[in-house]
Amino acid sequence: MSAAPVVVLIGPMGVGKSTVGQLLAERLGVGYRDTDDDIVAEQGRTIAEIFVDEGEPVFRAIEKQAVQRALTGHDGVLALGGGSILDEDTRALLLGQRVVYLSMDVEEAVKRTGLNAARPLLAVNPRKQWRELMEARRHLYEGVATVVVTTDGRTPEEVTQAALDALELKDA
Ligand SMILES: Nc1ncnc2c1ncn2[C@@H]1O[C@H](COP(=O)(O)OP(=O)(O)O)[C@@H](O)[C@H]1O
Ligand SMILES: O=C(O)C1=C[C@@H](OP(=O)(O)O)[C@@H](O)[C@H](O)C1
Ligand SMILES: [Mg+2]
Repeated sequence: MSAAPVVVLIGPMGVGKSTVGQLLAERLGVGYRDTDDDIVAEQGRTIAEIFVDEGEPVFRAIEKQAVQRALTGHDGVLALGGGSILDEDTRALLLGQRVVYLSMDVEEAVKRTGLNAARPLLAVNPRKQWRELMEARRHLYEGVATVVVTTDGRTPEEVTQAALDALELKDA
């Protein structure tokens, strides 16, 4: 049966999609799903291993399938991987959805992801790489977002509340 998520979270690596997604699901009394987790479960290896073993284009193809399945088969909160909006078909699917773009500035990004080897795209010189990623992606995030929620200087709980307010949604 086809279903659509109540909220989809997008934004760059480390902005808090997975953390806030779980809190948002609790507040709304719905299930939580994360496409990175789906990929790891389906592939039986980590995201970093897929990047190293097969390269980014293969990861993106796997990700595209995982995102399409989740967008049509989940009715709770859905957190996407940060790069999933690079795919044009995925962006087209997102246009009909309630999408929250979580944003942050570069210093916050380095604090949250800089030393974390689980994110292969930021493994070397995270500040420069993050800036380049955002130059390529910012307009794509903004183009599919229903609302933008800034996370700088906010706790995950505060970000969750700001997202509920921006969407005019109430707790379960
Ligand atoms: N609002 C926040 N303030 C400070 N740290 C945060 C915040 N949201 C998430 N984090 C931390 O940043 C890291 C990345 O969060 P995560 O939810 O995995 O991001 P994403 O799924 O967007 O990559 C985690 O260590 C998490 O605890
Ligand atoms: O932005 C990206 O290209 C990526 C983001 C990651 O997910 P998070 O955004 O949850 O960290 C993960 O899918 C992979 O490392 C690639
Ligand atoms: Mg995540």
